[in-house]
Formats: sequence, C-alpha cells, structure tokens
Amino acid sequence: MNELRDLLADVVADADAVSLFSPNAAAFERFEDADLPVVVVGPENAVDAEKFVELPIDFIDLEGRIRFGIEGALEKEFFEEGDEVVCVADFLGGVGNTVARIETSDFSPSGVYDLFVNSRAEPGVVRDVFEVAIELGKKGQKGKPVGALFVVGDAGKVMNKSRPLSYNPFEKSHVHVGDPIVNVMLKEFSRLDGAFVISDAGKIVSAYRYLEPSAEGVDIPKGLGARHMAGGAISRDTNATAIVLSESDGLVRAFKGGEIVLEIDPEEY
Ligand SMILES: Nc1ncnc2c1ncn2[C@@H]1O[C@H](COP(=O)(O)OP(=O)(O)OP(=O)(O)O)[C@@H](O)[C@H]1O
Ligand SMILES: [Mn+2]
Repeated sequence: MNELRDLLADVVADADAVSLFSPNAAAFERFEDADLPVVVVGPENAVDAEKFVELPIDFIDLEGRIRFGIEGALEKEFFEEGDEVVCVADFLGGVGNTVARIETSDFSPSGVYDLFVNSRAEPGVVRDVFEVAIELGKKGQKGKPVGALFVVGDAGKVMNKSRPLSYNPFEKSHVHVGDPIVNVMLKEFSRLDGAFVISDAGKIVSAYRYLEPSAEGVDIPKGLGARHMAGGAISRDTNATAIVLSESDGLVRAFKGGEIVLEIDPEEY
C-alpha cells in the first residue's frame, strides 16, 4: 500500500520533535537513536526519558492528553514555539496505533498544564481535589447527583472574600486532602451548601463558605448557574483555582483566572 505509506510520510515529514504518549520500553527504544528531540508524556517516567512531562491525572480523552503534553513540553522548553511535533499515542485500547502531527504555532494553549503545575496550590493538591470531585461525580451522594465547589489555594484571600453559612466543621482540625478519611468527610459535607476552602498545601480550611468575590469581567458559559459563577469569579478575584462539580450536568470544571481551563465527564473515568 504505497498510498498509505505516502500518507504517513506526509504526516511525519520534516518533523522537529517526537512526543511519545504512555510509551512502553520497546516503543521508546525505537527512538533511542533518533536525531530529533523525543519527549515522553505519561503518568510516570517508566523508560527513564531525559525529556519527560508527567501527567497528573489520567486524561481519558486523547485530546486532553495531547494538550497537556504539548503545553508541558513547551513550558519546559523541550519544544520551541513553531515546532512541528509528531505525537505517537494509544487510542481506543490500541498501543502506539495513532500518529498525529501538531503544529505548535497554531496551537492555542488551554491552560491545562498551568492549572496543575503553575497554580498557587501544590500540583498534588490540585490533583487530589480533582480526584475527589471526579469520584463524587461518579458515585453521587447515596446514588443521587451532587454538586460541589472546591476553592484551592490562596486560602487567606478566599476567606476574606467569603462568609460562613454555618459552623465550620474543619475549624480546629488539621486535615489534608488526599487522606482517605478526609475524602469521606468531603463527600459527606458536599450535601450541604457553599464552598470548601483548601490551602496551598492541601489543608482543609473551611466548609460551608458563601463566596462573595467581585464577578466583574467574569464570563461563564450560559446555562451555568451561581455555583459556577462563584467559582469562576473567585478564581479571577484571587489566585485560587476553583474546581466545580455540577449537580445538573454532572461535569467537573476547573476555573483559573476566571476562565474554564478543563472540563471532564466523571462517567468517562
Ligand atoms: N456564591 C456562592 N458561594 C458558595 N456556594 C454557592 C454560591 N452560589 C451558589 N452556591 C452553591 O451552589 C448551589 C447550586 O446553585 P446553582 O444551581 O445556582 O448553581 P449551578 O452553577 O447551576 O450549579 P449546578 O450545576 O450544580 O446546579 C447552591 O445551592 C449553593 O450551595
Ligand atoms: Mn443549578
């Protein structure tokens, strides 16, 4: 099939770099002597690659994974702006079955890499909160869909721009996201109104906060209500990241600088 070979040759012609997504050792070895930079993107650096971008969460959709990898590699200066990058990825259960050419000059960053790596809060904290939100979205609360709003990082300022709706069950405790017991507590309290406030280091500062940020200049998609507006606005008015689970459409969205930077369907996890 020369036609197919030609087609693939066009896709990879004059590439400036290669990016391997979730590679196995065999796939990586094939590129060992390549004269192009090879960037590995995955949950861990199993092949000991020199150029590596860590995936903080398991992006199920290929676009999410590729976006994160490209944004991370650009940020780490593994690629230069304008490079043409060939990505090799696993798709629909296949291994190394997908080749995509990305022109980084036409690529507008979604901010997803920034969300995890350059947030005020520690990357592991953002990831842990994301995971709680996804799990909550999957299971709901006793089978019923549930919504929740987590405000992560810059907690002092967030507290100043909010007020309590009820007594704070975390008042005197020193608990952190990621502890298994805390995940149970967060899920339990998510039935109640308001937002959770979490510090840069992952300490749960408060539950039941009613956020009162300035919403000026915040533009969220039509159809999303007060919870999302509050999340978007607090992420603009402070350096916090807001992670919002919608009770009505079941999606988890992350806001930074007033913008949605990531939207995930927990059912696909
Ligand atoms: N300013 C706020 N601060 C904290 N929590 C808020 C604020 N506004 C709304 N909420 C919480 O969000 C809940 C749902 O509100 P609303 O339905 O307007 O939001 P929404 O964006 O449509 O979210 P959902 O998709 O979950 O319905 C409220 O019951 C309340 O607990
Ligand atoms: Mn609503």
